[in-house]
Amino acid sequence: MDKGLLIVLSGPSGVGKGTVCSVLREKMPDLVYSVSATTRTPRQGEIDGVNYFFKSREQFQDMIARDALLEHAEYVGNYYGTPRDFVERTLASGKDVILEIEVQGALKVKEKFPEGVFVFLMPPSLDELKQRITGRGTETQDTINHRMTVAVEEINLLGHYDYAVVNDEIDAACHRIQSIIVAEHCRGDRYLSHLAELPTPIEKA
Ligand SMILES: Nc1ncnc2c1ncn2[C@@H]1O[C@H](COP(=O)(O)OP(=O)(O)OP(=O)(O)O)[C@@H](O)[C@H]1O
Ligand SMILES: Nc1nc2c(ncn2[C@@H]2O[C@H](COP(=O)(O)O)[C@@H](O)[C@H]2O)c(=O)[nH]1
Repeated sequence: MDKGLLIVLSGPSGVGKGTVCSVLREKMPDLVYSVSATTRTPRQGEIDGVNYFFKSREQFQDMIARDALLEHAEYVGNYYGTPRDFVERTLASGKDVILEIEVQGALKVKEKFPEGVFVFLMPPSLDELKQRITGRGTETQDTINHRMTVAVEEINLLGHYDYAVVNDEIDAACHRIQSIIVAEHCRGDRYLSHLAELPTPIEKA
């Protein structure tokens, strides 16, 4: 059985990764979402095991020590990481997995899974990004300022990604990512392992 495709969706805080991802999962129900671990405190309405696995710093450090994370990064004062086992088992079962992670972590994943598909979600402008993150109403002004500073650093690393998608309008952005996933499934080099299974060419009469 072929392995599933690993799709990594990054982009600055507030650009709309979570929003786009949840619409994408409705449109592509076979796409499996990887739930991350974090030391950040839950926001109102967030559920442990659904939005994140919420961990203490000690628990998180224990996960690192046990090599239970595919990647991890410290972002604006908290740890975030991708549980390794779930991703590896799901890919091995032939299903596609999507990670919604920040840039340092994405670059670490790229070292381990160069065959992954790396998509950077772009804001239409920095002003719009600030409005979105402020409008969400989940962060203090200090955190917003810090996340905006990191956002500029992250956008500068866009060249490491395979694709850039502007999240101007949610459905349009989802449609673009859907097209990328479909196209990646059709890449010729993903079929090389099947060549031996093909029947020998029909001889010319
Ligand atoms: N295309 C869009 N147009 C207008 N508003 C949007 C769009 N996409 C997302 N938003 C809004 O922007 C805000 C931030 O979106 P979201 O929480 O999905 O961002 P995020 O990238 O996942 O952020 P974080 O990395 O901090 O978790 C939300 O209030 C969401 O409703
Ligand atoms: N490197 C990783 N980054 C992750 C992971 N899960 C989420 N994130 C990113 O962290 C920031 C902040 O998230 P928030 O929920 O506090 O707003 C954002 O860019 C997320 O995409 C992960 O497992 N690894």
